[in-house]
Amino acid sequence: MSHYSLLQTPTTSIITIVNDNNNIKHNRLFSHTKIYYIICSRMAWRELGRKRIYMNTFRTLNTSSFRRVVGSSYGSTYTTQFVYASARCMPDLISHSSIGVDGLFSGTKEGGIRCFHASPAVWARRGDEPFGLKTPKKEKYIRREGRNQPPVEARYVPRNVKAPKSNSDKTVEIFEGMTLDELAKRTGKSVSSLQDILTNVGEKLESEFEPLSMDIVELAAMEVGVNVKRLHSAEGTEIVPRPPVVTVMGHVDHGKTSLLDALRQTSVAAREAGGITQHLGAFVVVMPSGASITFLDTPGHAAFSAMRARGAAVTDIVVLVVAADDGVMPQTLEAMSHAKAAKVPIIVAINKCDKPGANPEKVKLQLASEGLLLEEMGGDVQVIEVSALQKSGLDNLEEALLLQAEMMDLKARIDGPAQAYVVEARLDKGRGPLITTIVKAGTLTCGQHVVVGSEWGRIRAIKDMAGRLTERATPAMPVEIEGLRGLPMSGDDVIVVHSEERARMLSSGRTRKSEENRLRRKLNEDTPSTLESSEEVPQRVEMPVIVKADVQGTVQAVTDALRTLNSSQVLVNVVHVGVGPISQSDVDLAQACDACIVGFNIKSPPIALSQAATRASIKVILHRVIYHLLEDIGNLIIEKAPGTFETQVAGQAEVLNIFEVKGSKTKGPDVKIAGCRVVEGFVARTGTMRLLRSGEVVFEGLCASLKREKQDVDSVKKGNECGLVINDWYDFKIGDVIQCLEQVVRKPKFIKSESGAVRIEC
Ligand SMILES: Nc1nc2c(ncn2[C@@H]2O[C@H](COP(=O)(O)OP(=O)(O)OP(=O)(O)O)[C@@H](O)[C@H]2O)c(=O)[nH]1
Repeated sequence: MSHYSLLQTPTTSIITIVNDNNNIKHNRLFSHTKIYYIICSRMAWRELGRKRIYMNTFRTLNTSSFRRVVGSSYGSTYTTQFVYASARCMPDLISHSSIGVDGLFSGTKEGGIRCFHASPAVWARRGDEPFGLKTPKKEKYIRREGRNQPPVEARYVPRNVKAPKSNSDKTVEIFEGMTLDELAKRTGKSVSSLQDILTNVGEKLESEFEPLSMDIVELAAMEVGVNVKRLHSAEGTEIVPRPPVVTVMGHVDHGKTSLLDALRQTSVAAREAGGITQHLGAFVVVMPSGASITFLDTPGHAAFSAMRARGAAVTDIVVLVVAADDGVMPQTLEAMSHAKAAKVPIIVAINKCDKPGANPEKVKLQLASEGLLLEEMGGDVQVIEVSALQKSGLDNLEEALLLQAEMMDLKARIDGPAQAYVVEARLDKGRGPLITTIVKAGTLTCGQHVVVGSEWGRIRAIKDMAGRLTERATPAMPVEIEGLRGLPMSGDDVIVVHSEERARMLSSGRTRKSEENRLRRKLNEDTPSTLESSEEVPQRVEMPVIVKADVQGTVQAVTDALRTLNSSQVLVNVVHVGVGPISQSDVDLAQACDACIVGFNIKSPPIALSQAATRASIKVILHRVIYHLLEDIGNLIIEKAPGTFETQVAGQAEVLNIFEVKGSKTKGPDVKIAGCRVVEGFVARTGTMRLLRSGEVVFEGLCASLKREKQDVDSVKKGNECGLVINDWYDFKIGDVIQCLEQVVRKPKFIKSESGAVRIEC
């Protein structure tokens, strides 16, 4: 089948068909259109995706003018059964209402296309339609896309309300043993479409209630464009206590590295290996009792935040190092915020207690005044006095960690599929990509096929921290793994799959998904965000904020002022405050919490830091006038607020005449058309019509057809005449009034009172 451009209405739509061997290279046309559809078989679509042709196409365009792209169809090369919005390709550009809003199509064996159901714009152009229109078979194809949505063909897409979100920013939780039926419910997709996907990846199911492996579920979910969150069950046949995984944090020069070095030297492996020369990113300390502690040996917040930002909840306990002579410093507070935000318990190590100027008691008071509830003051945070230099107090610290671990009742399943995270990844010239991982549950074994982030491979060798080859890695054991094809990132998850083919598939699915998400984020920056048309009461959303200011008093004042902007729709959540300039750690924390950074009376951050913030899509707002700051934050809040949906009358028409079109077997039932004149505003094809008789509402229904001089039109303005059909209404009377209702999103407002006080009004 060759390439057809079926239909083009200026600046509205293009429908393009490509077959398996074709591509879209010619499409200069696209730059003149707002909507375009590509119809092709799944195979062809894959091919386009693989060659990234669609990407190139978009690059040459002003993407913000696109409203939707319909991706592939299911069917063989020459039989395009019907077109639907393909969340698999450019979900960000797809409004899933694409089905039926502008047309459903069916291919013919001859390579043609039949239009089953089309919008006015399509019908109006049917003279251009080369393959003729066939009898509508709507019901067969019209689906409900979500429980609260009307059938797609009747969906009300109001003005001022942007198209519904694509699936791409939807995240569903998946688990081992999930059924297709459950996945269908969570993704909002039909069982049959998911079944098609699984058949395509060679998975044959007896029924939709058959338990599936998590990687198959992830594959299917990614194919329909949703993000997944893997839920790992703690259940298993063998649950055993596991060692805690500990991260060391604290202010610069307070002795984090020295403390880790001192602890490392107490590790058995270090003694056995004559001191570990190679940095693995983690090591294990074994106590005389046999209990062990795993330390992540990259000190600082950056590693911690980077892992957390990637969803890797590896750290169980944070050791907060505070120098006894220096006391609580800005980065001490930052570290506390990081740990608090991650809900990870803290153990304080007051270091440098050997120093003459050491004053541990003062440090404790400082920490308490910063809100840390120390054990000796009736709280539950243990404080240990140590000296990394003299290696004193280390036993106490290790014991405190074990006690904390015991209280946390850290347990893991050791049998079954491994769940692990990458701590560090590096490229070795001879051995290829090497990763240090920590297993959270299950056991990693040599020879297993794994997917790590978007990379895949087969475990060729596992080495323990002393560099010895081992067959398996159990929970909390840091090991180095060899055999990956590419280099993943810290914080990536390690997943065991049963075959190389599965590993390849999952890896490519993840690569594609992350590319889609990246593109979507980029597009969201270019275009305003889309809103679901719904009547639901908006949920309150959180807006995390980090506040930095010149002095403590200002920090407090800014924080208090920001809290006055809380409203029923958006809650300003101050996740961290600090005195001084914006630091890398602030940026890391902002990334981990999806926060914006507010700076008051401070210098702009260095260019490299600003660039890092921009790259991570972190908003940095700097001001010296509090009102300007609040105004900026107020605008952000308004942007973030879901808003409330309201119905309003867009226009009104009077019925002047009534026409009856007799139905037949082929044409369908009889239809009553109201010949109207629009007397107020406008009436729109996508609107809900309210029929009033003598001032009383007698019916409300969706508009089935809107014509002007026999042409289907999207809307008709005041002063013009039109023919209007309302779904399921056959009893128009001359003099009836028809109101067109539209839904609008009402965003909160930023209000400044005469006294200068500001607030957000919903
Ligand atoms: N007297 C004394 N000095 C210490 C102790 N621990 C660390 N130091 C010294 O403090 C300085 C900083 O120690 P580091 O371990 O590099 O501190 P850090 O927190 O890792 O520093 P950054 O990596 O720069 O954040 C070094 O000169 C150490 O020798 C201690 O217990 N007592």
